[in-house]
Amino acid sequence: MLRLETLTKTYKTGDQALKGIDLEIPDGQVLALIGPSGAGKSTMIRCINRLVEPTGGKAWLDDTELTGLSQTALRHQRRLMGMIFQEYALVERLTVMENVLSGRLGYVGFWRSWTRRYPQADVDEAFRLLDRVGLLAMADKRADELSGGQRQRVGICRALIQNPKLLLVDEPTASLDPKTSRQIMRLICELCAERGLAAIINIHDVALAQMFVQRVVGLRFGAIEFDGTPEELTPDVLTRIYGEEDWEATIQKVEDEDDAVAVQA
Ligand SMILES: Nc1ncnc2c1ncn2[C@@H]1O[C@H](COP(=O)(O)OP(=O)(O)OP(=O)(O)O)[C@@H](O)[C@H]1O
Repeated sequence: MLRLETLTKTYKTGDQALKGIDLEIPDGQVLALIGPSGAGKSTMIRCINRLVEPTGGKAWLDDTELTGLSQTALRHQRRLMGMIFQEYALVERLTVMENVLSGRLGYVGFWRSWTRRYPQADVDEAFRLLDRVGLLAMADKRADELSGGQRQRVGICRALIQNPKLLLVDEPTASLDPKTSRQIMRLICELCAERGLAAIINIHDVALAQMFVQRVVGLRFGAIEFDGTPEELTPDVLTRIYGEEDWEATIQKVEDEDDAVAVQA
């Protein structure tokens, strides 16, 4: 169970990115975090594993208060929080297998990781994971030879080989085409269900979120504006989260495009 208690982040610039977030995510629940640009979604995800230091409030993973940990204790807890990034964050010149195994760096000793000699059990698990995501035949390819969807699958394997309790997923589909985006979202949600894993997925595409998750949280100006099921995300709720201006801006853009076509014709 992840629990956030009045989690707050004010950047040095004075930007109040999170204004006291209260949230509980039970084991096994996949939650989509939506909201307009600048609402605080990335900040919230990063405050949980303290890639960004919160300025107030608390975050708990089961009985451990993450916000109170020393750097050494935090390194241990971070093993339990797998992270998946928009830009995959792979090491391009390393193979798929080496990238997956790098998820074990928090567990193996320094020399072992430096010489990249991982225990056989880790290698076996990496093969199992690559097989599960359909990349077994790619194990020896270099990461820079892969498509975006394949890279994201490697990123997913790297997060899972940590054996986490929680996945923190930051815009996993933002660099992918619509079909690949659906495949990746389905894969993440299936894997969470198979492993009883909780996940927070920061996602811009509301329709995609609605297709796959059980719960949606909408952030606006650093506060929770909505917390409910995908079915409860009515146009009124979306307007509350995103504001009228955003919808109008979208409509305006379409009208501009129509005008452009009219001028060409
Ligand atoms: N390193 C930083 N220094 C100062 N302000 C920041 C920093 N990172 C984010 N912010 C500010 O915090 C607020 C929340 O930003 P954040 O990136 O968390 O939003 P977001 O919802 O993830 O946006 P997007 O969907 O565009 O990625 C914004 O006002 C942003 O300008």
